[in-house]
Amino acid sequence: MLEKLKTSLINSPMIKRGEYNYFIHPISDGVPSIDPHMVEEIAEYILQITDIKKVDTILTIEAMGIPVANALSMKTGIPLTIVRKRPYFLEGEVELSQRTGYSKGALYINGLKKGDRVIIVDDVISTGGTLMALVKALKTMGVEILDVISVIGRGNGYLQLKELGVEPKILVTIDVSEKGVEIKNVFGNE
Ligand SMILES: O=P(O)(O)OC[C@H]1O[C@H](OP(=O)(O)OP(=O)(O)O)[C@H](O)[C@@H]1O
Ligand SMILES: Nc1nc2[nH]cnc2c(=O)[nH]1
Repeated sequence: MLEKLKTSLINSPMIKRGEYNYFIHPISDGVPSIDPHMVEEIAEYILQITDIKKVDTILTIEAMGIPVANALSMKTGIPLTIVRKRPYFLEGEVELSQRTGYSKGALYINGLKKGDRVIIVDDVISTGGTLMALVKALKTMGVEILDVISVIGRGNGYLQLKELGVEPKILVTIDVSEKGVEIKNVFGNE
């Protein structure tokens, strides 16, 4: 299960971003290059663990949620909506603040309205800062979140989402240290 993803994670190079141990991986960085077979493996797995029939749009966050979310959209014919890091100043645009372990900035939601049913798909959840801000904003907008799926999870940040009534599905949970990446869990194997 998810063999390509697990093997490549174990081989991830590490860098420091300030104090933060940052792993570099094709799915979360596009570096060195994304194996389409790995994306296919991930998309197939996600389709087994979510009820895609009820979904109006697949929602992801610029930039590195896009490859997997786009694969899901292509496989299902369900539209893709991208939360962007730049404003468009369209009517109804919603701005939120994103903070990760190594960066902060603004995100902008366009193209969603009250009652829309979405799944959120992102590449990594770490501190949970990004998904917390997004889920709060969507709830305020009246958007229905059917599932929150992250390909990779590290740390305990995901626990905060439970306070918002969201139980994220994390495909592969890892531990990250200066030495590298260790696989802790695969979704469905708990
Ligand atoms: O749980 P958190 O600590 O919030 O970290 C997770 C976020 O970090 C990455 O985004 P980043 O802002 O680095 O952008 P990128 O996708 O453009 O690399 C990733 O795509 C998540 O959205
Ligand atoms: N590639 C990558 N993306 C992240 N997003 C949040 N943490 C990380 C990380 O350590 N590596």
